[in-house]
Amino acid sequence: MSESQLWDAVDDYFTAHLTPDDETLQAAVRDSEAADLPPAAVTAPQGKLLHLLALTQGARNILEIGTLGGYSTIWLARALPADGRLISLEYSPKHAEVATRNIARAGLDKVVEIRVGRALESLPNLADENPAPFDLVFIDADKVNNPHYVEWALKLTSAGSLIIVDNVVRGGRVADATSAAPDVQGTRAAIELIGSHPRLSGTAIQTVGSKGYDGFALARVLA
Ligand SMILES: C[S@@+](CC[C@H](N)C(=O)[O-])C[C@H]1O[C@@H](n2cnc3c(N)ncnc32)[C@H](O)[C@@H]1O
Ligand SMILES: [Mg+2]
Repeated sequence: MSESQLWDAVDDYFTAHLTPDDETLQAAVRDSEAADLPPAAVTAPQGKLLHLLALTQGARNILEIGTLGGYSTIWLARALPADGRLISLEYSPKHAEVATRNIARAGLDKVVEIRVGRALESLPNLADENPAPFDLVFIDADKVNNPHYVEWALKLTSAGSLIIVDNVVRGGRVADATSAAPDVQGTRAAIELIGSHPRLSGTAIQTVGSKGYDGFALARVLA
């Protein structure tokens, strides 16, 4: 068995026992595939982790940057109370359209709002609305802008909020200080910002699974 077959088998085992069949989420995956969206959504165990983190936060307001087909959005929004709110920022109108259908099928259209456009343009507009602080921010869009997204997350949260940055390993290239790749440079800048910012306490974890070798960073906003 190859390494990746082993990771698949273990993820299948965890999924079968910890995130059992869910027709709504499976339909979201199916429809995203049928619409040719890139296979870049979190896995079921990762989605469940997002869900549990949102519950642990007692989250009432969640911000997501990078919706794709709404798979992670559904996991996160399911942790919200009926009067909670999730705003998800997505550049691609096509992705947003698929996500809108998936979110409606999940019965979450009353709590989820997708805003279409470049996140760096949507974020100042969002800040102008003076929203209640977001209890959790999930950053999962264009990796080159990760440090800007962490800065915006800091502006839009308060003490105790949780910021999650997805896909921070970049196949291991994150450790390469000489890399000129924009995704690596953006991710390194975000990690170094989290490490040096006086109002953030963070860590990053490497993972393996059915979507390969990857990882995520977690940061708590301090007072
Ligand atoms: C990795 S996918 C998101 C996956 C999703 N969070 C999930 O796990 O189900 C990244 C998404 O970010 C979007 N994106 C890329 N650049 C963006 C930008 N500048 N502003 C907003 N969204 C962007 C892409 O179109 C894509 O849908
Ligand atoms: Mg991701």
